[in-house]
Formats: sequence, C-alpha cells, structure tokens
Amino acid sequence: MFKSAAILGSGSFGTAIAKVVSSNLENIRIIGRDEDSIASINSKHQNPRYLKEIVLPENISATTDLSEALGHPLVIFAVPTSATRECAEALLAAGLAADVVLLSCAKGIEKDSGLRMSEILQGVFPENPIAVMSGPNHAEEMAVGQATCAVIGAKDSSLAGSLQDLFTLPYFRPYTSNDLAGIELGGAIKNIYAIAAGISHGLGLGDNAVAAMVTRALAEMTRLGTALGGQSETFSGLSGVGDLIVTCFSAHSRNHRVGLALGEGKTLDEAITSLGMVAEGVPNTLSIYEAARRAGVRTPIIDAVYSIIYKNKPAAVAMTELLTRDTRSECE
Ligand SMILES: NC(=O)C1=CN([C@@H]2O[C@H](COP(=O)(O)OP(=O)(O)OC[C@H]3O[C@@H](n4cnc5c(N)ncnc54)[C@H](O)[C@@H]3O)[C@@H](O)[C@H]2O)C=CC1
Ligand SMILES: O=C(CO)COP(=O)(O)O
Repeated sequence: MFKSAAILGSGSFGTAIAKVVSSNLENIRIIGRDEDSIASINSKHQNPRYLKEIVLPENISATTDLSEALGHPLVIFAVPTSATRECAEALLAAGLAADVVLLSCAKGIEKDSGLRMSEILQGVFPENPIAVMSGPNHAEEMAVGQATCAVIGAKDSSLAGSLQDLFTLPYFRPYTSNDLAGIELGGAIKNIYAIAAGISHGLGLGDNAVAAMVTRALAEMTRLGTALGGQSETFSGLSGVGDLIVTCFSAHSRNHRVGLALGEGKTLDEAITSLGMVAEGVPNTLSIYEAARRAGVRTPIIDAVYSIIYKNKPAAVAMTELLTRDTRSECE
C-alpha cells in the first residue's frame, strides 16, 4: 500500500524510524527544522545531532519544507508531544489530502486538554485515517537492527494490517490492536515511572525496591489508563508493561536518566540541560497528574514524582512518604 513516507521530526526517533522503514519503502523524506542536520542527512547520510554513528540508506533524504509531506501517502509524526498540534495545523494549512494516513509515535498527552495525540490529529483532520505505534522501542537499538516488537493501533483493521506489513522486518515484529487509547496512555504514563525508577536508582535504593515500584506502577497505570478509556489487557502488552520495563531499566531511557540525576541531587534544570533531548516524562508528569485528578483516580507514584518535579520536594522525602503511606490490600 505504501511506496513512500514523510517523517516529521529529525530527532532520535524520526531518524530511527526512517532507517527501519527504508527497507520496505522506495523513498523517505525526513522533515526537520535544524538546517545543519538536514544538510548533513542529504550530503553525508548521517544525522550529526542524533544517532550520529548511523549511516542512513540512500533512499532517505531530508528537508525543512513541511509542504513536501504532501506528496506522500503516509505521514509519520515523530516530533515531541508538545509539537504535534503545531505540526498538524501547519500540515492542514499546507493542504494535506484527506486520504493521507497519519501515524503518531509521540508518547504523551496534551497539556491542559489531556488529549491523546490521535485525538489531536483526528480533531485537525476529521477525514484522515489515523494510527498510533508504541512499544519497547529505543531508537538507539532500532537504528542498528536490534530486535524488538511494537503494537500498531487503528480503528480500521485493514489500515492496521497495512502498517503492520510496512513495519515487518526480521528484527521488528509489529502486532495490531484497535485500542488506540490504551496504547497511547501506556506510552505516556510509563515515562513518569521511568523517572521514578531513575530516582530510586539515584537514591541508592536496591533491586527489590525498584522491582516493587515497577510492579505497583503497572497496577497504577492500569487503574488510571482504564479510567481514561484504555482496555486493561493493553496495559499488560507491549505498549504497557513492555515499554514500562525497558524504560525503567535501560540506560538508553532519557526519562530514567532525568530521574537518576534527580535522585543524585541534581536540579531539574541541570538534569534536562545535561540530557539535551526530549524527556516526555517531565511535561507528562504534569499533564497526567492533572488528568488523574480530573478522573478521580488514586495515583501515589505519579503524585510522588509530581511533588519532586513541580513542588520541589526532596526526592528522598517523597520516596519515604510513598513507602510509609497507609497499608492496603494488593488488589484494591
Ligand atoms: N527516542 C526514542 O527511543 C523514542 C521516542 N519516542 C517518542 O518520539 C517523540 C520524539 O522523541 P525523540 O525523537 O526521541 O526526541 P529528540 O529529542 O531526539 O528529538 C526531537 C526532535 O523534534 C524536533 N522538534 C521539537 N519541537 C519541534 C517543533 N515544534 N516542530 C518541529 N520539530 C520539533 C527537534 O528539533 C528534534 O529534532 C517523543 O514523543 C518520544 O517519546 C517514541 C519511541 C522511542
Ligand atoms: O519510549 C521509549 C522507548 O520505548 C524511549 O524512552 P525515553 O524517552 O525515556 O528515552
């Protein structure tokens, strides 16, 4: 079905996704905003800022001109959550056709509105087919062909199947689902727990503590995610527990790295500045904390991370308070 695609975002994930789909497409156009990166992708086939070591195949080229997305049957959104609406509205103004498939890969919900990325895209493009993809998918590993799985969500099963065909490779195994809400919420909420795991590691807590936190995080993610419209089994899948595990334990995780720095006593500004990339868990902590309050769902781990990031509570104090709350039954 797809012969070419435009990818919005020339960061880590845009670059990695371009490399992955380059095996199954005739040409891929990365659309970024950093002139130097775009020039280097075109002349040297390498992105000088993200995944610098990766040599990109010749069928990948890049531009800063968003209107160049218009000629492709598929547009993949690999920009941060905060940029999705702005990019979608710019595409609308440029005149994107109503039959172009839009695939969102961002892991977050919109600040204030609490909307998921697919809801934003559907609001801007009511006629276009919309899909999402998520899972344990660190760009650094995908770009070098290390094996993983993902889940592709679309209401229309034939669209999900077409995207599954596009992404199927010996090292990349996509599953399909019709639960867009569950897929997107798992990917957004787990970022906060990756920060919590990093904080725990930074504070010097042991393996038992981190395993316990991640287990309770899954219960909390499922409780909140189902209240916000996801199906409970999706949180036990690749975009739920799969992504939770990888980001809570992988050194690649930017969210984990921010948490580690906070646990070691650095300020949030220091943690973000030294990272130099997007850590969606920081804005997500606020947007998801607010969504949980609106939904009336109990979220003690999210609340603890919120108090550290947004209320300047010392990490050690927040973690002690988390452990010394009133006790309860495991399955409440
Ligand atoms: N890096 C990873 O392993 C994965 C990332 N994701 C998700 O993909 C999204 C993008 O993340 P990364 O590529 O990793 O971030 P990154 O920090 O590596 O790159 C972000 C890119 O977005 C661009 N950008 C930022 N604001 C923009 C705007 N307003 N308009 C146009 N471009 C803008 C930046 O210039 C940069 O090129 C996030 O939601 C992330 O959660 C999903 C799966 C894996
Ligand atoms: O979502 C990811 C891997 O699946 C990337 O996680 P980080 O944003 O924490 O690096």
